[in-house]
Amino acid sequence: MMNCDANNPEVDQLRGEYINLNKGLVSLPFNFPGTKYRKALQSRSNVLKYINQKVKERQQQINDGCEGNADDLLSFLFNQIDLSEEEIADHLLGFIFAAHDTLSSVIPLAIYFLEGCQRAVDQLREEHLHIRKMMESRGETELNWTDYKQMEFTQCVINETLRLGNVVRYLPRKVTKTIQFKGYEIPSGYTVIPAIAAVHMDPSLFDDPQCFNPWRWQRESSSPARNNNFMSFGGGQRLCPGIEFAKVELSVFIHRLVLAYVWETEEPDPPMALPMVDFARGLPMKIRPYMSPIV
Ligand code: HEM
Repeated sequence: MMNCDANNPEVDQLRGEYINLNKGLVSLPFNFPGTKYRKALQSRSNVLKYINQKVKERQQQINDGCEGNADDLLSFLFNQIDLSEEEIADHLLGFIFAAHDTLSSVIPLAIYFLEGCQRAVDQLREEHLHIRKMMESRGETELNWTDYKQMEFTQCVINETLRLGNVVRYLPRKVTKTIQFKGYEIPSGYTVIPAIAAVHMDPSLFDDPQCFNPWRWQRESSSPARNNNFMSFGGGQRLCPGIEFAKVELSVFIHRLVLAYVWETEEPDPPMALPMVDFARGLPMKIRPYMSPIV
C-alpha cells in the first residue's frame, strides 16, 4: 500500500500499534488511563502519525521529481486530484483495516474449518488438480481468469467459511428517519446494530447452522446472489467494494494450500470472538507437503 519494507523494525512497531487499535475498537468508550479504548485512541494516533509521515515523504519525492515508479495505493491516491493529505492518510488507514484484517482472519478460519471436513478438502483437491492439469496443457504455471471461474466448489467453501466464521459480526448504522419496526419506534438519530452473526446462525434461515457445510451453497436458492440472508460483505450502498478481489485472493490461497500441503492443528484452538474473531493460541499447525500426482 505504501511500499513499506515488511522487515523494517518500524513496520513491526506499526503492527503492534495496529493490534492495540483493533483490541480497543469494540470496547466501552471510557477514555481513562489503562482502558482498551484509551490505548486504541493512542495507537490510532500513532498509526496515523506513521502514515502521515509516509504521505509527506511521498509528497516531497513528487515535488523533487524523484517519485520513482512506486506502483502502490499511495501513488494512486496522490493522483486523485481532489484529495487532501489528511484524506489520503485516512483512506490508507481505512484500507488497511478493511482489506487486511478481514482477509487475514478468513484465511485461518478456512484452514480450521477444512481440517474438520476431509470430504471438502478432497473435493477441493479434485477441483484444483483439474485446473492444474488445464494449466499444464496450456504450458502455463500461473492461474488466469478462466481458471478462477472454474473454482465453483471453492466459492462454496469461501461462502461457508464467511457464514460460519462471521469475521464481521455487526454493522452499526445511524437511523436517519424515525421508523416503526415490529411494533417498536426507532427514532431518528439512534444507532442500530444489525447482528449479522445472528442471521448467519439462525436455523430458520440456514439448516443446521453450526455445521460447516459448503454443499449448502450448491443449491441454486442458496446462492449469495439470491440469498439476502448472506451478509458477510454487508449490503446496499455500503456493500464491500473489495468483495470480488477478496474472493480471488481467497481462491488463489486455497488453490496453493490444497495442492501443496496437508495440515493438522496441533492442539484444540477453536476460533473465538475476542471481540474480533481470532484463535487464542494462534492456531498452531503441523504442515506436510502434499504429494500430488502431478504437482
Ligand atoms: C473476506 C474479506 C472481506 C470481508 C468479509 C469484508 C467485509 C466488509 C463489510 C461487511 C463491509 C461493510 C461495512 C459497512 O457496511 O459498514 C466492508 C466495507 C468495505 N470493504 Fe470489505 N471485506 C473484505 C475484504 C475487503 C478487501 C480485500 C477490500 C479492499 C481491497 C475491502 C475494502 C472495503 C472498503 C473500502 C469498505 C468500505 C466501503 C464503504 O464504506 O462504503 N474489503 N467490507
